[in-house]
Amino acid sequence: MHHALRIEQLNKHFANGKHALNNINLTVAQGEMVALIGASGSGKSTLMRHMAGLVSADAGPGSLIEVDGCCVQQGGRVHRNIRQVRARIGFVFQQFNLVDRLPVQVNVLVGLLHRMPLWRGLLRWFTEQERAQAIEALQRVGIAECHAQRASTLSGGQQQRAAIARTLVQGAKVVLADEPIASLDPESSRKVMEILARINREDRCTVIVSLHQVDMALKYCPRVVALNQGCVVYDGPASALTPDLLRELYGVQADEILADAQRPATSPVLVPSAPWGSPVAQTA
Ligand SMILES: Nc1ncnc2c1ncn2[C@@H]1O[C@H](COP(=O)(O)OP(=O)(O)OP(=O)(O)O)[C@@H](O)[C@H]1O
Repeated sequence: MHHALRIEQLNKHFANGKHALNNINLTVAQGEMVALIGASGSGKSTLMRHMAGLVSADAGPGSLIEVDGCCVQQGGRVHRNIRQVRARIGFVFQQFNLVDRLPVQVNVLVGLLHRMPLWRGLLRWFTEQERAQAIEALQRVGIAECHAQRASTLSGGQQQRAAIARTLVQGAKVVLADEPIASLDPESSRKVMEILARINREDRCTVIVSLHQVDMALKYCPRVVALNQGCVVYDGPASALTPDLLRELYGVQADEILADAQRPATSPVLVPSAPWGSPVAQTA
């Protein structure tokens, strides 16, 4: 069985010389829910954008990213069939979010476009069954009553939930969510994270989510991958990632990372036992 995500020897230098990703090697099994955490500028968004094939990595013979068994990029070149690959991936990304002027239900139905002839997509000709499927997905994320509204009229949290409904309709086996709660209030953040955890649990959908808020990562994601200056400095169970270990990994930056975490200073949040064994922790 293939991995949900496989990254090998991934490096990224930007044109200004910034080494934003430093030899990333990472595999995620199907059905995992993984948080990508790190201080501002540590490389979370850059890594997520590489997984989406929005940015190409440095050229290098061993450089590879596969999602759901499909090549996203290899040797520093984004795969020529990237559109087909993306059709298999659910995105909760700023870049792939909703079309403001279209109704929410149509935005959700966009998740089906890859499975239908182009003319149907252009004419927005959807069957009753497809429309019902969209409503069901909107019900699952708790915003069915908004289905006829323009996407632009939804709150930030509702928009993220509509994007998750689109991934449900799409039947995506892997969902990539890039800072989905970055600009949301605590209650909306909680709802979005609970929905992501639910689709992971109920649909066996692999979820990889980048987060600023370490408390959210520890609460909802059994596995955490922590970046520091483009390097993976921790990959293991959330339950082992104590504030003390974060301070060891991040030094003074730990305060930024811990700023939102409202929990006792020494006890980790208990999470379900993880399938990958003992954590990998390296000092930064
Ligand atoms: N297009 C670019 N050109 C040059 N440098 C870039 C570019 N994009 C990102 N960087 C740099 O790469 C590093 C990683 O940035 P990235 O946005 O991935 O961090 P992040 O962890 O997502 O931060 P944040 O949490 O603030 O969103 C930063 O130093 C950033 O300034």
